Formats: sequence, C-alpha cells, structure tokens
Amino acid sequence: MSEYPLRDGMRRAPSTPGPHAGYMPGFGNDFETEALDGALPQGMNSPQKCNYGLYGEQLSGTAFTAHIPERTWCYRIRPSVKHSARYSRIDLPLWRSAPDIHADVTSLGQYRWDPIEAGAQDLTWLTGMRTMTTAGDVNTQVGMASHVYLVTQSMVDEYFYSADSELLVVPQQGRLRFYTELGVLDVAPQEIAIIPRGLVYRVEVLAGPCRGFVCENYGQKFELPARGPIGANAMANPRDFKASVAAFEDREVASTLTIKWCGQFHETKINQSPLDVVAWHGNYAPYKYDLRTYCPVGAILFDHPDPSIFTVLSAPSGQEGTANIDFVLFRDRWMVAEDTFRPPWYHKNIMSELMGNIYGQYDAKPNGFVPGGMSLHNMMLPHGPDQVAFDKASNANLGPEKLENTMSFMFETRFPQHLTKFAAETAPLQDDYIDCWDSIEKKFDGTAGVK
Ligand SMILES: O=C(O)Cc1cc(O)ccc1O
Ligand SMILES: [Fe+2]
Repeated sequence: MSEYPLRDGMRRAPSTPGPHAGYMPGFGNDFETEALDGALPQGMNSPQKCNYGLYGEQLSGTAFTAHIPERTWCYRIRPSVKHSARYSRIDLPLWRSAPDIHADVTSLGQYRWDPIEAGAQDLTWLTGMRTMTTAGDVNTQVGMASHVYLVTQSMVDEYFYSADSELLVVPQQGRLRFYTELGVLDVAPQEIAIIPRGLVYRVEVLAGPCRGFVCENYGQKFELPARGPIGANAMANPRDFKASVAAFEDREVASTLTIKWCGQFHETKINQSPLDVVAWHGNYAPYKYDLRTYCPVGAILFDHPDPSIFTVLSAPSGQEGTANIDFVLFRDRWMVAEDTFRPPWYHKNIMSELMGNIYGQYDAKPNGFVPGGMSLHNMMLPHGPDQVAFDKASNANLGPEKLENTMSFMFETRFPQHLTKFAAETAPLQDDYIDCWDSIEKKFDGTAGVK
C-alpha cells in the first residue's frame, strides 16, 4: 500500500500484499472490489435493496450495443444525480478544446518548446491545465488535445470529470494522487495514469510542484495495440496495468463539482463528497502503468523500424490501422543494428507527432529537446535528426551500445494538430528550432562512386 495515508475517513478495500498492493493487475479485466464486506451484490446487479443502504448505479463507457461493452456497476452512498444546484458555466480559459483554430496562429511548421514553469502561482489540476494543441472536434468525439499541467495545490472539496474525454496523464515532475470514484491512483514520473471519460475525481499533490503532459482523447478508448507477428509477449504486457481498488469517504462537506462538457466547463454544488462508491464491479476503471515495465523490441540486425514497435497504447479512429492516437514510448534500450544509421531517419508523416521529454536525452535531438520540453512535427512536415545527431550517428563505431538516460514519448494522431494561442504566444517557444537543421551540409559528390 502507499506510504501516504488516505484522506481522513476514507476506507479502502483490502488487497493482496506485494507488488500490486492497492491495485488490481490486468488490462481491461472484469474486476470486482469492495471496501465493506458484502457491499457488492452477488449474482445480480440490481437487488431490490442493496446492502448497507447503498444505491446501485451504472457508468457506461461504451454504447449499450458495443461489441464488447465497457461498464462498471457502482454501489454508492448517494446516486450521482444528487447534487444541490443547477449547472452554471465557468471559465477555464487555458484549457481549450478542438477545434481551437485562430486566423493569426500558424500551426504549419516544426515547433519546439522549453519546459513551461509554474512560477509562483497556486495552481490546481483545473487551473493549471495549459492546452498546447488540439486536433479533430470535441463535439463529434474525434481527435485529441495535448496539454501541459502545472500543479502546486491539491483540490480539497473540489471534484471534476470530463464528459468529453479519456485522459492519459504522463507525469514529468512531482507526484500526484488521483482520488477517483473507483479508488486511488498514485503516479510519479515514469508512470502513466488513464482516467476514463465520465469518472469523477480530485487530484492531490503528494510531492510538488508537479508538471506533466496530458493527452485528452475525445474518441474511442485507448487499447493495447495489435501485436501482429510480435506475438503474445513483450511491448506493454497486460499484467503490468493496475486498476484501483474500491475506496470511499462518507464526507458531508459543501463541495463543487466541475464538468467538462463539449469543450465548456460547468460547475454544480454538492453537499457531500461524490467519492462515495463503497463497492464496484466492471471493466471500465482508472488504471496506471509503469513505463519501466515496457519491453521494447527492435532491430537486431540492421535498419531502423517504424516507431510503431514502441506503441504502448493505441486509441482507434474507426479506420482500421489508423489511430486517433498512438501513445509511443522511446525508452532506454540496446542498439545493435549493423551498418545502419541508427537514430530516426529523416521523414514526413501523414500522422502528426507531438513529443515530450520525460527525462534525459533523445537520440535524434541531443540538444534543445530537454526534460519537460515538447516538440510538434505536424502532418506531412519534414523532420529528423539535427546536424549534430546526424554527424555523430553517421560516423559512430557500431558496436552494441546501450541508449541510456532517455525517456521521451509521442502522442501521434491522424489529425493535424493546431497550436493554441497559449502555445504560440505565451509558452516558451524556441524561435530558433529549425536552425538545428541549418548546418546540414551538401555532401553529394557525383564522382565519388559507390562504397
Ligand atoms: O520524429 C521522431 O523523432 C519520432 C520518430 C522516431 C522514430 O524512431 C521513427 C520515426 C519517428 O517519427
Ligand atoms: Fe517523426
């Protein structure tokens, strides 16, 4: 279990000790968990009266008629509909939704940003969210947004859910705790968390200040990618994903609940904590994953394969093989390819590539792409190793080499990503980024012959 005590009065389901303490292992499993003995009805979902005077409520994350429906049955102290005020619109001007396209902002280009700093401001999960790019359309549930979060303060009697999106959270600095309706997730750098659409939570700072990246997925949920010829093992293994166990509080304190809905934010008042689910069962749940358990496969003789071999999670778009979002991890690994230019090649891609550096140095960009920083190589715009990386890799001694001190990721989407005004005007954009290719020289010599 976590070294940090839960908020006073919160009770959590027991779980087996060991590496999964506080969590249940597996991806997309049908879980069941109860924080009070006998709170979960057995053999049925809707008894006439639930034990302990609980209310049964279903949270559906897929359409009722989905091929494999994802839903969770919650047994809670009060149904979610019991809040005490109508919804009223509020403004969170830096959390944007697609389409967020401005005539005076150009997204066509290669962009890179230094890390964004929180400064002296007090920022929560809601006020500290800074949208960098948006793609697709939140209203038709296609596309995504990328954000940087800067969090210095815990939400106390303040709760949130997004009806628009599933959130993939990639911490880069500090430690956060997500207290959700379905239990508690603690996440630190080199881990990720997935918060499903519609799930209520609040975010506490365990060690601040906190910074990280968020991919807001408007479309179909993230899945494990098709493995094809790789077979049943390696890449992200299902048992390394960890869902929360039930945890609830019976807390009667005036609170606010903010909802993100069609790109708007609305607030309602609630006289109790909505984190009152005593028991649940189902396959729609928040989970976390330790990126250090990702087992990379790669080139063991020659050439540099497409980065799809490093896909951790993929959110389908409806068009087979063309993801709404691929979440791709570039972690430490051995490089052994013979007679090969080993870093990423120069390329243009129909998918749009938003990258973030979690720690260390990325092989194609030894300088300038720093931990906490981001870059964007948009649809069909050329990019690749900078001049320093090209020269080094073209002349390197090609023995087995361990690429160490490196962890970066990519949110890759089939849609063009549009810069927000914040990304274009406020965030620390590197004006000289494209100069990193400037000194690439002509080497062509038509008389040199073949090697
Ligand atoms: O552009 C990048 O650095 C990301 C990337 C990495 C890689 O190994 C191959 C293709 C690709 O887009
Ligand atoms: Fe790329």
